Amino acid sequence: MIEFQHLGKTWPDGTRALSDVSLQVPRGQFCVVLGPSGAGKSTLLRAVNGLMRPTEGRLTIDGIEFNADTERALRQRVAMIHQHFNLTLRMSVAGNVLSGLLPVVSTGRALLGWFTPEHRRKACALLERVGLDPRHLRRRAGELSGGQQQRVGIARAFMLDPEVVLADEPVASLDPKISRDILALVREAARERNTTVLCSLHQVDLAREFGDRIVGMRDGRVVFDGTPAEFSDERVQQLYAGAHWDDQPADEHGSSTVAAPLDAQGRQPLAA
Ligand SMILES: Nc1ncnc2c1ncn2[C@@H]1O[C@H](COP(=O)(O)OP(=O)(O)OP(=O)(O)O)[C@@H](O)[C@H]1O
Repeated sequence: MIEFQHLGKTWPDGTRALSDVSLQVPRGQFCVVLGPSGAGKSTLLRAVNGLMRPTEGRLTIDGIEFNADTERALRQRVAMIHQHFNLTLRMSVAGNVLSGLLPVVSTGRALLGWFTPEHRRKACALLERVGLDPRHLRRRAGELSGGQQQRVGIARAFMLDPEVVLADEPVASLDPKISRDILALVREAARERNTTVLCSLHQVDLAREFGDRIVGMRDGRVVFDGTPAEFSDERVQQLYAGAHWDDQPADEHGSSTVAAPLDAQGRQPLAA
């Protein structure tokens, strides 16, 4: 269980990114965090692996508070999947997957490629699990397509069988078909291990399809917390109302995936 208790964050320049965020995310839940640009989604996710230090409140994982003493041990239980994949493009696909062991294997050992046969077998099995043919193993990661790179990113994230996976807009740079495949892979890999997933997204349809739970954020606060069924078009509109056009998610045709604003009588207008 991840517990955010009255979490707040004010960046050194005075930007208030999180205000009084309290959430309990049970083990195994696929929790999607949605909200306009700047709502605080990434800041919230990064509290869970210590990349962001909150200025107020507490964060616990299974009752253990994240602090300087516990950080190292807790980090080993949390993996991350990034929007821009964050692979080492000159390194082989296999090397990138094996780098998921860095929290427990020394950097020197990793640089020298000293991985156990068991580690190598696991990397191969994970690559196969995410649908990458073994012939890609020795290719440089930079030669792969975006979708293939994110598959490598998923395999890397699951190398240590993490209890928590943070997926920060993992499909933002992928087309809709690949996005679904990628989220399905994350969901399946997480279910197989009872891994908790905190996933920030911009696409309402994907949030509804893949989330067990949707947390809507705005201006650093949680303004919606419920199931996809409860996340009605009206709720969507409330979450994004007033957001600038540039802040709103767009589908593959560039049109907004957010419900159009209601008219004065509260009716959905016809086509925009
Ligand atoms: N290092 C930083 N220093 C100062 N302000 C920051 C820093 N990182 C983020 N912020 C600010 O904190 C607020 C929340 O940012 P955050 O990246 O968490 O939002 P987000 O919801 O993930 O946005 P997006 O969907 O665009 O990624 C924003 O106002 C952002 O400009």
